[in-house]
Amino acid sequence: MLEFQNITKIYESKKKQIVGVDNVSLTINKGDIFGIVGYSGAGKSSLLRCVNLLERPTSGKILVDGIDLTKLSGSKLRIARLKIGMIFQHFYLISQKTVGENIAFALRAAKTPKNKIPTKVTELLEMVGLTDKRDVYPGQLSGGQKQRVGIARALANNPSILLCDEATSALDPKTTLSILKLLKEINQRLGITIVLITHEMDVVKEICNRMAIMQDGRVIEEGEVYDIFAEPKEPLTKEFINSVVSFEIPNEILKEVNGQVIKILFKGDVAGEGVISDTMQRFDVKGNFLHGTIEYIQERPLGIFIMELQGETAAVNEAKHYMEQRGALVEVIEHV
Ligand SMILES: Nc1ncnc2c1ncn2[C@@H]1O[C@H](COP(=O)(O)OP(=O)(O)OP(=O)(O)O)[C@@H](O)[C@H]1O
Repeated sequence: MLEFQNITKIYESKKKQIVGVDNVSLTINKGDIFGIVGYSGAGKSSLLRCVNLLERPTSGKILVDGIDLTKLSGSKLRIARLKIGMIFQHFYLISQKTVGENIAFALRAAKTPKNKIPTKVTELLEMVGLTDKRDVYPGQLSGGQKQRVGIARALANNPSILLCDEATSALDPKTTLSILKLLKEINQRLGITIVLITHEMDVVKEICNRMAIMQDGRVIEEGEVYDIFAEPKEPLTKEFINSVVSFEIPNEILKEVNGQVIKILFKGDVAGEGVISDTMQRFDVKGNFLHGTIEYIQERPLGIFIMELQGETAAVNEAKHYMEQRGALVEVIEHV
């Protein structure tokens, strides 16, 4: 388990203090793939770098399995750090060394016995799907392949936590998906806890089970990814979600709409269409579908419908209430 307890990071520059992280407390469970989302400058990198003390927090504790890393020094800190792997947006491979040598370098740094290194390199290359690239130099690899080497290198010390600093931001969408798939496999096969920071909500939607949203150094919302997608509370969270699951209805269509426009969400396996048609039969209202989709988040369906409800106010309210009773989340969308 990884815990941030009241972490604050203040940068001192000429006569000025910049608050990078402002009193953040978060608990990341063993086996989580935890996403930290925010715009540039929100404090994501500063927070992530506090985990392995690449940045020392100004105050607060970083607990890994109950041990406060900020209290460790010397060899104890070195050993604790070996259990925390990290991958980066720009890979940071050694260009003069082959893929195999890059990984062997990390194994030597972790004091792996010399005679075990070649076999370990083979295993790691297999794990990331690069067996045939052992003797190739980083310059001859694609971005996705470079990140695979980065992942193999980060796994060299058998870490229990893997930190991913915008690990897919330099990659195209297809390569991003393949790297995310690999990270998920690693999480499931090796039980490694993954903490990733990103400004891309679709990365979170793809692999994370829990998430936090940061703004101005603070965590403004956190929870299960599914729940946050279904019921975001903060405006910024809604903005991020809209970037991947858009409910925008074109103005030309809204202009034609006279009734009340509502968004109806069905979590899990509730058969949304059935509930809606049942509602239309029970109450004196007419419904026009403007949008309907089922999103899969963490392999759980989330039914999203936008519709216009026409009828007397009392009937419309009753219809909405009935749908809520049947498990829907109903929200009125204001329009002119
Ligand atoms: N080494 C530093 N010295 C001074 N200020 C810093 C330093 N590193 C970060 N900051 C400041 O701390 C705040 C948070 O930056 P941080 O890089 O953690 O945000 P971020 O969310 O990771 O953004 P990005 O994705 O652009 O890196 C910003 O105001 C930034 O300017």
